[in-house]
Amino acid sequence: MDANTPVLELDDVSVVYESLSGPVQAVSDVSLKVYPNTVVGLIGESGSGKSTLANAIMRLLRNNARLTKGTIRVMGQDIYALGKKELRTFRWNKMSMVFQSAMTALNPVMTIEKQLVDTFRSHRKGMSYAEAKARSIDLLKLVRIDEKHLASFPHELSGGMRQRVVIAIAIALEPSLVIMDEPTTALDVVVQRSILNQIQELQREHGFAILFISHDFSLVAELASRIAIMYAGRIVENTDAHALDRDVPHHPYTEGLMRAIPKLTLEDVQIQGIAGHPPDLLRLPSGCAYHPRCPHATDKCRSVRPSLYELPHARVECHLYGEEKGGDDDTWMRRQPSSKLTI
Ligand SMILES: Nc1ncnc2c1ncn2[C@@H]1O[C@H](COP(=O)(O)OP(=O)(O)OP(=O)(O)O)[C@@H](O)[C@H]1O
Ligand code: NI
Repeated sequence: MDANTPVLELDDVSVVYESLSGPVQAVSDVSLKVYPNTVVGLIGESGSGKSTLANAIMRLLRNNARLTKGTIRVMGQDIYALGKKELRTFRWNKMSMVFQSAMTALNPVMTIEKQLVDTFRSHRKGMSYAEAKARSIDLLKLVRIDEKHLASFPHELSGGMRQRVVIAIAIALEPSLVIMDEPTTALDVVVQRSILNQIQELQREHGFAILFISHDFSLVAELASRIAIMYAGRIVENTDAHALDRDVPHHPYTEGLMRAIPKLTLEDVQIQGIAGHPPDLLRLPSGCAYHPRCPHATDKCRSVRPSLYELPHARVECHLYGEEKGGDDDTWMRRQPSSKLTI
């Protein structure tokens, strides 16, 4: 697979949940590419549709959810065109996922050995127990867990170790794409850091691509080369991660998230959140869904949904960057850097 062919290609993907109160528009018109051997971050507040999108990619949507629009390709293969049997082979071999509830992903009544061996043997027909066990030992080594823990039950391991086992299972069959949905959120900061470093090492060594989902901006910025920012089911910005350190324009929502990261200046700690709440996905606001919280909102923002505009370092869904700008707030354009940025 050459480096210019995306491992993951989302084209105009929408997902709707049927609920008693009506259709919940959880994901809207999402397009995204992830290239081999790269890490792309997906961030957004709780309820913005991140896990729904991840489940859609794995074709593991809940019964009341439906892909209503768009295509999802993994290594060029349309996931929704696969037969059931082909899908089984495709999942875990080509794409895998560390689920948001990963701490409970392990079977509590099975030893680590049994769970790892089963992973290999259920996907590699004809593999002997001895070989599967040998591979399991190698796999534990990869995530720096002593092989003596093959005999352990999940509850005998620390939270960090359990999470490393879950990550080991996700990469066991050497997939090209690993989706990680908040893989470290339940862990304390020190363990979080060590697991993140390990994920980074494994990724570099083995060259798989990661779609890394988190609501923690600073965490994602460290790991990813590109970052997609999700708001109310839409990717409102897709930016070069390095551009976040520079004084270049971003979507007002991205700017808000960045301001919410504590910055330790010489004098004091400044934290500024975003006022208001994400919208109800049953009743999305007209125009740009962010307009009720946006300090730059104009009449146009309230009535017309913005297109995607190309900036040198990012693609942004915001009228501030359109040819015909709404209103007379030109502070954003004045902030445009004079020299051309490279991605
Ligand atoms: N089974 C379901 N039925 C109806 N609506 C649902 C269902 N699951 C999720 N939703 C709705 O879909 C939206 C997106 O949820 P999702 O779990 O994808 O968000 P998220 O970005 O992963 O949030 P978090 O950061 O809390 O994990 C939410 O508004 C949620 O209420
Ligand atoms: Ni989620």
